Amino acid sequence: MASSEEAKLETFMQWLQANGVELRGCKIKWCDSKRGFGIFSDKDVSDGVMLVVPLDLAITPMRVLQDPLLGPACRAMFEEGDVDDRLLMMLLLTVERLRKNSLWKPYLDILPTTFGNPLWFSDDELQELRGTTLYRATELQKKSLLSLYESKVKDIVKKLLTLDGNSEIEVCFEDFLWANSVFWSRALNIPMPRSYVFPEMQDAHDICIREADEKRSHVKKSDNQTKEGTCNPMTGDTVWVEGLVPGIDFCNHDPKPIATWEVDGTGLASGVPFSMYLISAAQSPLQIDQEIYISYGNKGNEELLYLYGFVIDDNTDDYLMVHYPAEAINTISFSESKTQLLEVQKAEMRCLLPKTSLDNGFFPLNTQNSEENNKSKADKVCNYSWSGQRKMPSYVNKLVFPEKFMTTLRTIAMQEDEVFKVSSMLEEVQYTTFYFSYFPWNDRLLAPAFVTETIFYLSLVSFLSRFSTFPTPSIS
Ligand SMILES: C[S@@+](CC[C@H](N)C(=O)[O-])C[C@H]1O[C@@H](n2cnc3c(N)ncnc32)[C@H](O)[C@@H]1O
Repeated sequence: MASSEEAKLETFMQWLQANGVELRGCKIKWCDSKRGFGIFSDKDVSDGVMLVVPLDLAITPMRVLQDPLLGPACRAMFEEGDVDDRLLMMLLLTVERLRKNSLWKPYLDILPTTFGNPLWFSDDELQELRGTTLYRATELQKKSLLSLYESKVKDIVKKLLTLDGNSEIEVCFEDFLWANSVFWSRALNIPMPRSYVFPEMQDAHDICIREADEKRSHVKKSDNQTKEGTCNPMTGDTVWVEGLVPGIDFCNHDPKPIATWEVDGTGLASGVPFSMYLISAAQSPLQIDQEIYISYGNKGNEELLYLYGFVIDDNTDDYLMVHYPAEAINTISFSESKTQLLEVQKAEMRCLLPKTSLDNGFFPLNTQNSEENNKSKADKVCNYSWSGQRKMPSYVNKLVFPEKFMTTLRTIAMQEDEVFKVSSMLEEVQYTTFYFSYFPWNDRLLAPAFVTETIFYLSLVSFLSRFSTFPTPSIS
Protein backbone atom coordinates (compact mmCIF):
# COMPACT_ATOMS: atom_id res chain seq x y z
CA MET A 1 0.00 0.00 0.00
CA ALA A 2 1.36 3.43 -0.96
CA SER A 3 2.16 5.81 1.90
CA SER A 4 -0.60 8.18 0.77
CA GLU A 5 -3.11 5.31 1.15
CA GLU A 6 -1.70 4.55 4.59
CA ALA A 7 -2.23 8.16 5.62
CA LYS A 8 -5.82 8.06 4.31
CA LEU A 9 -6.49 4.87 6.27
CA GLU A 10 -5.08 6.42 9.42
CA THR A 11 -7.31 9.50 9.05
CA PHE A 12 -10.32 7.31 8.29
CA MET A 13 -9.73 5.16 11.40
CA GLN A 14 -9.60 8.31 13.55
CA TRP A 15 -12.81 9.56 11.93
CA LEU A 16 -14.57 6.24 12.62
CA GLN A 17 -13.50 6.38 16.26
CA ALA A 18 -14.59 10.00 16.64
CA ASN A 19 -18.01 9.02 15.30
CA GLY A 20 -18.59 6.23 17.78
CA VAL A 21 -17.53 3.23 15.67
CA GLU A 22 -16.08 0.40 17.77
CA LEU A 23 -13.61 -2.00 16.16
CA ARG A 24 -13.64 -4.69 18.85
CA GLY A 25 -12.03 -7.64 17.15
CA CYS A 26 -11.03 -6.50 13.69
CA LYS A 27 -9.13 -3.95 11.64
CA ILE A 28 -9.36 -2.54 8.13
CA LYS A 29 -6.39 -3.55 5.99
CA TRP A 30 -5.26 -3.28 2.38
CA CYS A 31 -5.67 -6.66 0.59
CA ASP A 32 -4.41 -6.11 -2.97
CA SER A 33 -5.05 -3.90 -5.98
CA LYS A 34 -7.92 -6.18 -7.09
CA ARG A 35 -9.92 -6.30 -3.87
CA GLY A 36 -8.83 -3.00 -2.32
CA PHE A 37 -9.37 -2.84 1.44
CA GLY A 38 -10.92 -5.60 3.54
CA ILE A 39 -11.74 -6.36 7.18
CA PHE A 40 -9.46 -8.74 9.09
CA SER A 41 -9.73 -10.38 12.49
CA ASP A 42 -7.22 -9.02 15.01
CA LYS A 43 -8.36 -10.51 18.30
CA ASP A 44 -10.77 -13.04 19.69
CA VAL A 45 -14.08 -11.60 20.93
CA SER A 46 -16.14 -13.83 23.21
CA ASP A 47 -19.58 -12.75 21.89
CA GLY A 48 -18.43 -12.74 18.24
CA VAL A 49 -19.30 -9.03 17.79
CA MET A 50 -16.35 -7.59 15.90
CA LEU A 51 -17.46 -4.17 14.72
CA VAL A 52 -20.25 -1.83 15.83
CA VAL A 53 -21.36 1.24 13.83
CA PRO A 54 -24.02 3.66 15.13
CA LEU A 55 -26.90 3.96 12.62
CA ASP A 56 -26.48 7.74 12.88
CA LEU A 57 -23.34 7.38 10.76
CA ALA A 58 -25.19 5.71 7.89
CA ILE A 59 -25.73 7.70 4.70
CA THR A 60 -29.43 7.29 3.94
CA PRO A 61 -32.06 9.38 2.14
CA MET A 62 -33.30 10.59 5.58
CA ARG A 63 -29.81 11.75 6.35
CA VAL A 64 -29.66 13.74 3.09
CA LEU A 65 -33.00 15.40 3.86
CA GLN A 66 -31.82 16.30 7.37
CA ASP A 67 -28.56 17.87 6.11
CA PRO A 68 -28.57 21.55 7.19
CA LEU A 69 -27.15 22.70 3.85
CA LEU A 70 -28.50 20.28 1.23
CA GLY A 71 -31.61 19.19 3.11
CA PRO A 72 -34.09 22.01 2.32
CA ALA A 73 -33.23 22.13 -1.42
CA CYS A 74 -33.27 18.32 -1.69
CA ARG A 75 -36.53 18.03 0.23
CA ALA A 76 -38.26 20.38 -2.23
CA MET A 77 -37.04 18.31 -5.20
CA PHE A 78 -37.96 15.08 -3.42
CA GLU A 79 -41.48 16.28 -2.66
CA GLU A 80 -41.92 17.49 -6.25
CA GLY A 81 -40.97 13.97 -7.40
CA ASP A 82 -37.91 15.29 -9.28
CA VAL A 83 -35.56 12.93 -7.45
CA ASP A 84 -36.05 9.56 -5.77
CA ASP A 85 -34.30 7.98 -2.75
CA ARG A 86 -31.39 6.57 -4.73
CA LEU A 87 -30.77 9.71 -6.71
CA LEU A 88 -30.81 11.69 -3.45
CA MET A 89 -27.96 9.58 -2.15
CA MET A 90 -25.99 9.77 -5.38
CA LEU A 91 -26.41 13.56 -5.34
CA LEU A 92 -25.13 13.71 -1.76
CA LEU A 93 -22.11 11.56 -2.66
CA THR A 94 -21.32 13.66 -5.74
CA VAL A 95 -21.62 16.98 -3.89
CA GLU A 96 -19.84 15.87 -0.71
CA ARG A 97 -16.89 14.55 -2.70
CA LEU A 98 -16.54 17.81 -4.62
CA ARG A 99 -17.17 20.27 -1.83
CA LYS A 100 -14.43 21.51 0.48
CA ASN A 101 -14.73 20.73 4.20
CA SER A 102 -17.15 17.85 3.84
CA LEU A 103 -17.97 16.12 7.12
CA TRP A 104 -17.57 12.83 5.26
CA LYS A 105 -14.16 13.69 3.76
CA PRO A 106 -12.09 10.95 5.51
CA TYR A 107 -14.63 8.33 4.38
CA LEU A 108 -15.01 9.60 0.82
CA ASP A 109 -11.23 9.94 0.43
CA ILE A 110 -10.59 6.28 1.15
CA LEU A 111 -13.23 4.95 -1.26
CA PRO A 112 -12.01 3.58 -4.62
CA THR A 113 -11.63 6.14 -7.38
CA THR A 114 -12.22 3.68 -10.22
CA PHE A 115 -14.33 0.52 -10.45
CA GLY A 116 -14.21 -2.82 -12.21
CA ASN A 117 -17.82 -2.79 -13.43
CA PRO A 118 -18.44 -2.54 -17.20
CA LEU A 119 -19.39 1.16 -16.97
CA TRP A 120 -15.69 1.74 -16.39
CA PHE A 121 -14.46 -0.57 -19.18
CA SER A 122 -12.42 0.89 -22.04
CA ASP A 123 -13.95 0.49 -25.53
CA ASP A 124 -11.69 -2.51 -26.20
CA GLU A 125 -12.66 -4.18 -22.94
CA LEU A 126 -16.33 -3.58 -23.65
CA GLN A 127 -16.00 -5.24 -27.06
CA GLU A 128 -15.17 -8.48 -25.26
CA LEU A 129 -18.71 -8.46 -23.85
CA ARG A 130 -20.32 -7.90 -27.26
CA GLY A 131 -23.34 -10.13 -27.87
CA THR A 132 -24.03 -10.69 -24.18
CA THR A 133 -26.91 -9.39 -22.08
CA LEU A 134 -24.33 -7.59 -19.96
CA TYR A 135 -23.14 -5.63 -23.00
CA ARG A 136 -26.65 -4.44 -23.82
CA ALA A 137 -27.38 -3.67 -20.15
CA THR A 138 -24.16 -1.63 -19.89
CA GLU A 139 -24.93 0.33 -23.06
CA LEU A 140 -28.45 1.14 -21.85
CA GLN A 141 -27.27 2.06 -18.36
CA LYS A 142 -24.56 4.36 -19.67
CA LYS A 143 -27.05 6.11 -21.95
CA SER A 144 -29.61 6.60 -19.21
CA LEU A 145 -27.02 7.83 -16.68
CA LEU A 146 -25.65 10.30 -19.22
CA SER A 147 -29.11 11.62 -20.01
CA LEU A 148 -29.97 11.86 -16.29
CA TYR A 149 -26.73 13.74 -15.71
CA GLU A 150 -27.34 16.18 -18.57
CA SER A 151 -31.02 16.75 -17.85
CA LYS A 152 -30.96 16.96 -14.05
CA VAL A 153 -27.89 16.07 -12.06
CA LYS A 154 -25.47 18.64 -13.50
CA ASP A 155 -27.70 21.60 -12.61
CA ILE A 156 -28.73 20.26 -9.22
CA VAL A 157 -25.11 19.58 -8.19
CA LYS A 158 -24.06 23.08 -9.32
CA LYS A 159 -26.95 24.60 -7.38
CA LEU A 160 -26.08 22.64 -4.23
CA LEU A 161 -22.39 23.55 -4.52
CA THR A 162 -23.31 27.23 -4.93
CA LEU A 163 -25.41 27.08 -1.75
CA ASP A 164 -22.21 26.06 0.01
CA GLY A 165 -20.15 28.89 -1.57
CA ASN A 166 -18.38 26.44 -3.91
CA SER A 167 -19.72 27.83 -7.20
CA GLU A 168 -16.26 27.77 -8.82
CA ILE A 169 -16.05 23.95 -8.61
CA GLU A 170 -16.55 22.20 -11.96
CA VAL A 171 -18.68 19.07 -12.09
CA CYS A 172 -18.40 16.39 -14.78
CA PHE A 173 -20.16 13.15 -15.75
CA GLU A 174 -17.38 11.03 -14.16
CA ASP A 175 -18.25 12.51 -10.74
CA PHE A 176 -21.80 11.22 -11.07
CA LEU A 177 -20.58 7.88 -12.49
CA TRP A 178 -18.36 7.53 -9.41
CA ALA A 179 -21.30 8.21 -7.06
CA ASN A 180 -23.44 5.72 -8.97
CA SER A 181 -20.78 2.99 -8.68
CA VAL A 182 -20.17 3.72 -4.98
CA PHE A 183 -23.90 3.42 -4.34
CA TRP A 184 -24.40 0.14 -6.20
CA SER A 185 -21.25 -1.55 -4.88
CA ARG A 186 -21.68 -0.53 -1.23
CA ALA A 187 -25.32 0.25 -0.38
CA LEU A 188 -27.12 -2.13 1.94
CA ASN A 189 -30.81 -2.73 2.35
CA ILE A 190 -31.02 -2.01 6.08
CA PRO A 191 -33.92 -3.22 8.25
CA MET A 192 -34.12 -0.14 10.47
CA PRO A 193 -36.29 0.00 13.60
CA ARG A 194 -39.40 2.02 12.81
CA SER A 195 -38.94 4.05 15.97
CA TYR A 196 -35.51 5.12 14.66
CA VAL A 197 -36.78 6.15 11.23
CA PHE A 198 -39.91 7.86 12.55
CA PRO A 199 -39.08 9.06 16.08
CA GLU A 200 -42.13 11.34 16.04
CA MET A 201 -44.34 8.25 15.59
CA GLN A 202 -42.61 6.63 18.54
CA ASP A 203 -43.42 9.76 20.60
CA ALA A 204 -47.06 9.55 19.48
CA HIS A 205 -47.08 5.87 20.36
CA ASP A 206 -45.67 6.59 23.83
CA ILE A 207 -48.37 9.24 24.38
CA CYS A 208 -51.09 6.75 23.34
CA ILE A 209 -49.77 4.15 25.76
CA ARG A 210 -49.58 6.74 28.56
CA GLU A 211 -53.14 7.96 27.86
CA ALA A 212 -54.43 4.38 27.82
CA ASP A 213 -52.66 3.69 31.11
CA GLU A 214 -54.12 6.83 32.65
CA LYS A 215 -57.64 5.92 31.45
CA ARG A 216 -57.24 2.44 32.84
CA SER A 217 -56.22 3.79 36.23
CA HIS A 218 -59.33 6.03 36.30
CA VAL A 219 -61.96 3.39 35.53
CA LYS A 220 -63.59 1.52 38.33
CA LYS A 221 -62.30 -1.99 38.88
CA SER A 222 -65.81 -3.40 38.17
CA ASP A 223 -65.95 -1.76 34.73
CA ASN A 224 -64.36 -4.57 32.78
CA GLN A 225 -66.02 -3.35 29.55
CA THR A 226 -63.49 -0.53 29.18
CA LYS A 227 -61.29 -0.93 26.12
CA GLU A 228 -57.65 0.07 25.83
CA GLY A 229 -56.74 3.22 23.89
CA THR A 230 -57.37 2.57 20.20
CA CYS A 231 -54.80 4.80 18.55
CA ASN A 232 -51.79 2.83 17.35
CA PRO A 233 -49.54 4.52 14.80
CA MET A 234 -47.01 1.67 14.95
CA THR A 235 -47.89 -0.66 12.10
CA GLY A 236 -44.77 -2.85 12.13
CA ASP A 237 -41.34 -2.79 13.65
CA THR A 238 -39.08 -2.53 10.62
CA VAL A 239 -38.59 -0.07 7.80
CA TRP A 240 -36.24 -1.12 4.99
CA VAL A 241 -33.92 1.69 4.03
CA GLU A 242 -31.08 1.65 1.49
CA GLY A 243 -27.92 3.20 2.81
CA LEU A 244 -24.16 3.19 3.12
CA VAL A 245 -22.68 2.17 6.46
CA PRO A 246 -19.07 3.36 6.74
CA GLY A 247 -16.94 0.59 8.24
CA ILE A 248 -19.26 -2.38 7.60
CA ASP A 249 -19.00 -1.62 3.87
CA PHE A 250 -15.34 -2.62 3.90
CA CYS A 251 -16.24 -6.33 4.07
CA ASN A 252 -15.45 -8.20 0.89
CA HIS A 253 -17.61 -10.97 -0.55
CA ASP A 254 -17.27 -14.72 -0.41
CA PRO A 255 -19.98 -17.27 -1.26
CA LYS A 256 -18.96 -19.04 1.98
CA PRO A 257 -19.07 -16.12 4.41
CA ILE A 258 -17.70 -16.26 7.93
CA ALA A 259 -19.63 -13.25 9.19
CA THR A 260 -22.87 -11.42 8.77
CA TRP A 261 -24.25 -8.06 9.80
CA GLU A 262 -27.31 -7.32 11.92
CA VAL A 263 -29.17 -4.25 13.15
CA ASP A 264 -29.45 -3.79 16.90
CA GLY A 265 -32.39 -1.56 17.84
CA THR A 266 -32.24 -2.10 21.58
CA GLY A 267 -28.51 -2.44 22.19
CA LEU A 268 -29.00 -5.89 23.72
CA ALA A 269 -26.70 -7.65 21.27
CA SER A 270 -23.97 -5.07 20.81
CA GLY A 271 -24.32 -2.73 23.77
CA VAL A 272 -25.06 0.16 21.38
CA PRO A 273 -28.77 0.92 20.74
CA PHE A 274 -29.61 1.79 17.10
CA SER A 275 -26.45 0.34 15.66
CA MET A 276 -25.33 -2.10 13.01
CA TYR A 277 -22.81 -4.75 13.98
CA LEU A 278 -20.66 -7.36 12.30
CA ILE A 279 -20.85 -10.75 13.96
CA SER A 280 -18.85 -13.91 13.36
CA ALA A 281 -20.81 -16.83 11.89
CA ALA A 282 -17.83 -19.20 12.16
CA GLN A 283 -18.09 -22.37 14.27
CA SER A 284 -14.64 -21.89 15.81
CA PRO A 285 -12.76 -18.72 16.83
CA LEU A 286 -11.29 -16.81 13.90
CA GLN A 287 -7.57 -16.87 13.35
CA ILE A 288 -5.71 -13.62 13.85
CA ASP A 289 -5.35 -11.84 10.50
CA GLN A 290 -8.04 -13.96 8.84
CA GLU A 291 -10.09 -11.96 6.33
CA ILE A 292 -13.71 -11.52 7.46
CA TYR A 293 -15.88 -12.14 4.43
CA ILE A 294 -19.62 -11.66 4.26
CA SER A 295 -21.92 -12.74 1.43
CA TYR A 296 -23.41 -10.17 -0.93
CA GLY A 297 -26.13 -12.74 -1.75
CA ASN A 298 -26.05 -15.81 -3.98
CA LYS A 299 -25.15 -13.90 -7.11
CA GLY A 300 -23.80 -15.24 -10.40
CA ASN A 301 -20.75 -13.76 -12.10
CA GLU A 302 -22.75 -11.61 -14.51
CA GLU A 303 -24.49 -9.88 -11.64
CA LEU A 304 -21.29 -9.62 -9.58
CA LEU A 305 -19.50 -8.00 -12.51
CA TYR A 306 -22.36 -5.64 -13.29
CA LEU A 307 -22.82 -4.43 -9.71
CA TYR A 308 -19.46 -4.93 -8.01
CA GLY A 309 -16.91 -5.23 -10.80
CA PHE A 310 -15.47 -8.64 -9.98
CA VAL A 311 -16.13 -12.32 -10.69
CA ILE A 312 -15.50 -15.52 -8.74
CA ASP A 313 -13.77 -18.61 -10.17
CA ASP A 314 -16.09 -21.66 -10.30
CA ASN A 315 -18.97 -19.62 -8.91
CA THR A 316 -21.63 -22.16 -7.85
CA ASP A 317 -24.27 -19.40 -7.94
CA ASP A 318 -23.68 -18.77 -11.61
CA TYR A 319 -26.71 -18.53 -13.86
CA LEU A 320 -26.81 -19.08 -17.61
CA MET A 321 -29.18 -17.61 -20.14
CA VAL A 322 -30.20 -20.46 -22.47
CA HIS A 323 -31.94 -19.30 -25.60
CA TYR A 324 -33.19 -20.42 -28.96
CA PRO A 325 -31.88 -17.79 -31.39
CA ALA A 326 -34.86 -16.03 -33.03
CA GLU A 327 -32.96 -15.80 -36.38
CA ALA A 328 -32.71 -19.61 -36.56
CA ILE A 329 -36.49 -19.97 -36.96
CA ASN A 330 -36.28 -18.78 -40.57
CA THR A 331 -34.12 -21.79 -41.43
CA ILE A 332 -36.45 -24.51 -40.07
CA SER A 333 -39.25 -26.32 -41.92
CA PHE A 334 -42.74 -24.72 -41.80
CA SER A 335 -41.19 -21.67 -40.22
CA GLU A 336 -44.21 -19.48 -41.01
CA SER A 337 -46.78 -21.75 -39.32
CA LYS A 338 -44.49 -22.34 -36.41
CA THR A 339 -43.83 -18.63 -35.97
CA GLN A 340 -47.60 -18.08 -35.82
CA LEU A 341 -47.95 -20.85 -33.25
CA LEU A 342 -45.14 -19.35 -31.18
CA GLU A 343 -46.81 -15.95 -31.29
CA VAL A 344 -50.17 -17.37 -30.20
CA GLN A 345 -48.66 -19.15 -27.24
CA LYS A 346 -46.53 -16.09 -26.32
CA ALA A 347 -43.57 -18.43 -26.48
CA GLU A 348 -40.59 -17.92 -24.20
CA MET A 349 -37.49 -18.21 -26.34
CA ARG A 350 -35.05 -18.15 -23.44
CA CYS A 351 -34.68 -19.04 -19.82
CA LEU A 352 -32.32 -18.39 -16.96
CA LEU A 353 -30.85 -21.56 -15.42
CA PRO A 354 -28.57 -22.13 -12.43
CA LYS A 355 -25.32 -23.29 -14.07
CA THR A 356 -25.14 -26.32 -11.79
CA SER A 357 -28.46 -27.63 -13.15
CA LEU A 358 -26.64 -28.22 -16.46
CA ASP A 359 -23.92 -30.32 -14.83
CA ASN A 360 -25.39 -33.47 -16.37
CA GLY A 361 -26.30 -31.94 -19.71
CA PHE A 362 -29.82 -30.87 -20.64
CA PHE A 363 -31.48 -33.84 -18.88
CA PRO A 364 -31.00 -34.69 -15.21
CA LEU A 365 -28.84 -37.89 -15.06
CA ASN A 366 -30.68 -39.67 -12.29
CA THR A 367 -34.06 -38.05 -11.84
CA GLN A 368 -34.81 -39.96 -8.63
CA ASN A 369 -31.68 -38.84 -6.80
CA SER A 370 -31.41 -35.47 -8.32
CA GLU A 371 -35.06 -34.77 -7.47
CA GLU A 372 -34.24 -35.06 -3.76
CA ASN A 373 -31.08 -33.13 -4.31
CA ASN A 374 -32.82 -30.40 -6.19
CA LYS A 375 -35.66 -30.24 -3.67
CA SER A 376 -33.22 -29.22 -1.00
CA LYS A 377 -31.63 -26.80 -3.49
CA ALA A 378 -35.01 -25.26 -4.26
CA ASP A 379 -35.86 -24.94 -0.60
CA LYS A 380 -32.55 -23.23 0.10
CA VAL A 381 -32.76 -19.49 0.60
CA CYS A 382 -29.51 -17.75 1.38
CA ASN A 383 -29.63 -16.12 4.80
CA TYR A 384 -26.78 -13.77 4.21
CA SER A 385 -27.41 -11.03 1.78
CA TRP A 386 -25.65 -7.86 0.81
CA SER A 387 -28.58 -6.33 -0.95
CA GLY A 388 -31.09 -9.08 -1.59
CA GLN A 389 -32.02 -12.73 -1.57
CA ARG A 390 -32.64 -15.01 -4.48
CA LYS A 391 -34.82 -18.10 -4.27
CA MET A 392 -34.08 -21.10 -6.47
CA PRO A 393 -36.58 -21.20 -9.33
CA SER A 394 -39.51 -23.57 -8.69
CA TYR A 395 -38.89 -25.57 -11.88
CA VAL A 396 -35.48 -26.69 -10.70
CA ASN A 397 -37.25 -29.65 -9.03
CA LYS A 398 -38.77 -30.96 -12.22
CA LEU A 399 -36.87 -30.25 -15.40
CA VAL A 400 -33.64 -28.77 -16.54
CA PHE A 401 -35.75 -26.36 -18.63
CA PRO A 402 -38.93 -24.67 -17.43
CA GLU A 403 -42.14 -25.99 -18.98
CA LYS A 404 -42.85 -22.84 -21.04
CA PHE A 405 -39.43 -23.03 -22.64
CA MET A 406 -39.96 -26.77 -23.38
CA THR A 407 -43.24 -25.93 -25.10
CA THR A 408 -41.40 -23.45 -27.30
CA LEU A 409 -38.79 -26.04 -28.22
CA ARG A 410 -41.47 -28.63 -28.94
CA THR A 411 -43.26 -26.23 -31.27
CA ILE A 412 -40.03 -25.53 -33.13
CA ALA A 413 -39.27 -29.27 -33.47
CA MET A 414 -42.65 -30.35 -34.88
CA GLN A 415 -42.73 -32.55 -37.98
CA GLU A 416 -45.03 -31.97 -40.98
CA ASP A 417 -47.84 -34.27 -39.76
CA GLU A 418 -47.63 -32.75 -36.29
CA VAL A 419 -47.95 -29.21 -37.64
CA PHE A 420 -50.98 -30.39 -39.60
CA LYS A 421 -52.57 -32.06 -36.53
CA VAL A 422 -51.96 -29.01 -34.33
CA SER A 423 -53.44 -26.66 -36.91
CA SER A 424 -56.62 -28.69 -37.32
CA MET A 425 -56.95 -29.18 -33.57
CA LEU A 426 -56.58 -25.46 -32.97
CA GLU A 427 -59.23 -24.66 -35.54
CA GLU A 428 -61.53 -27.05 -33.68
CA VAL A 429 -60.67 -25.61 -30.27
CA GLN A 430 -61.20 -22.08 -31.48
CA TYR A 431 -64.59 -22.99 -32.95
CA THR A 432 -65.68 -24.85 -29.79
CA THR A 433 -64.61 -22.15 -27.32
CA PHE A 434 -66.32 -19.51 -29.44
CA TYR A 435 -69.49 -21.61 -29.63
CA PHE A 436 -69.60 -22.20 -25.85
CA SER A 437 -68.73 -18.69 -24.88
CA TYR A 438 -71.59 -17.03 -26.72
CA PHE A 439 -74.96 -16.14 -25.17
CA PRO A 440 -77.25 -16.31 -28.19
CA TRP A 441 -80.15 -14.71 -26.28
CA ASN A 442 -78.53 -11.43 -25.38
CA ASP A 443 -75.77 -11.28 -27.93
CA ARG A 444 -72.97 -11.14 -25.34
CA LEU A 445 -69.78 -13.11 -24.88
CA LEU A 446 -69.90 -15.33 -21.78
CA ALA A 447 -66.19 -15.65 -21.21
CA PRO A 448 -63.76 -12.78 -21.26
CA ALA A 449 -61.01 -13.00 -23.87
CA PHE A 450 -58.40 -14.29 -21.45
CA VAL A 451 -60.50 -17.40 -20.62
CA THR A 452 -60.77 -18.45 -24.25
CA GLU A 453 -57.11 -17.66 -24.73
CA THR A 454 -56.21 -19.82 -21.74
CA ILE A 455 -58.26 -22.79 -22.96
CA PHE A 456 -56.62 -22.37 -26.35
CA TYR A 457 -53.16 -22.20 -24.84
CA LEU A 458 -53.65 -25.15 -22.46
CA SER A 459 -54.90 -27.35 -25.29
CA LEU A 460 -51.87 -26.43 -27.32
CA VAL A 461 -49.50 -27.15 -24.46
CA SER A 462 -51.08 -30.53 -23.66
CA PHE A 463 -50.93 -31.46 -27.33
CA LEU A 464 -47.32 -30.39 -27.67
CA SER A 465 -46.23 -32.25 -24.55
CA ARG A 466 -46.76 -35.51 -26.45
CA PHE A 467 -43.66 -34.77 -28.48
CA SER A 468 -40.40 -35.59 -26.81
CA THR A 469 -37.83 -34.38 -29.32
CA PHE A 470 -36.59 -30.83 -29.32
CA PRO A 471 -33.76 -28.91 -30.94
CA THR A 472 -30.65 -27.91 -29.05
CA PRO A 473 -30.79 -24.38 -27.72
CA SER A 474 -27.74 -22.21 -27.55
CA ILE A 475 -26.16 -20.90 -24.37
CA SER A 476 -24.73 -17.47 -23.79
C1 LIG B 1 -18.51 -3.19 -0.32
S1 LIG B 1 -17.02 -2.90 -1.10
C2 LIG B 1 -15.86 -3.78 -0.12
C3 LIG B 1 -14.65 -2.93 0.26
C4 LIG B 1 -13.72 -2.64 -0.87
N1 LIG B 1 -12.81 -3.74 -1.05
C5 LIG B 1 -12.93 -1.35 -0.66
O1 LIG B 1 -11.72 -1.35 -0.79
O2 LIG B 1 -13.54 -0.33 -0.41
C6 LIG B 1 -17.27 -3.90 -2.52
C7 LIG B 1 -16.13 -3.89 -3.49
O3 LIG B 1 -15.03 -4.67 -2.98
C8 LIG B 1 -14.42 -5.45 -4.01
N2 LIG B 1 -14.63 -6.87 -3.70
C9 LIG B 1 -15.43 -7.39 -2.76
N3 LIG B 1 -15.32 -8.73 -2.71
C10 LIG B 1 -14.44 -9.08 -3.65
C11 LIG B 1 -13.93 -10.32 -4.11
N4 LIG B 1 -14.30 -11.49 -3.57
N5 LIG B 1 -13.04 -10.31 -5.14
C12 LIG B 1 -12.64 -9.15 -5.69
N6 LIG B 1 -13.09 -7.93 -5.30
C13 LIG B 1 -13.99 -7.89 -4.30
C14 LIG B 1 -15.13 -5.04 -5.30
O4 LIG B 1 -14.39 -4.00 -5.87
C15 LIG B 1 -16.47 -4.52 -4.81
O5 LIG B 1 -17.06 -3.59 -5.67
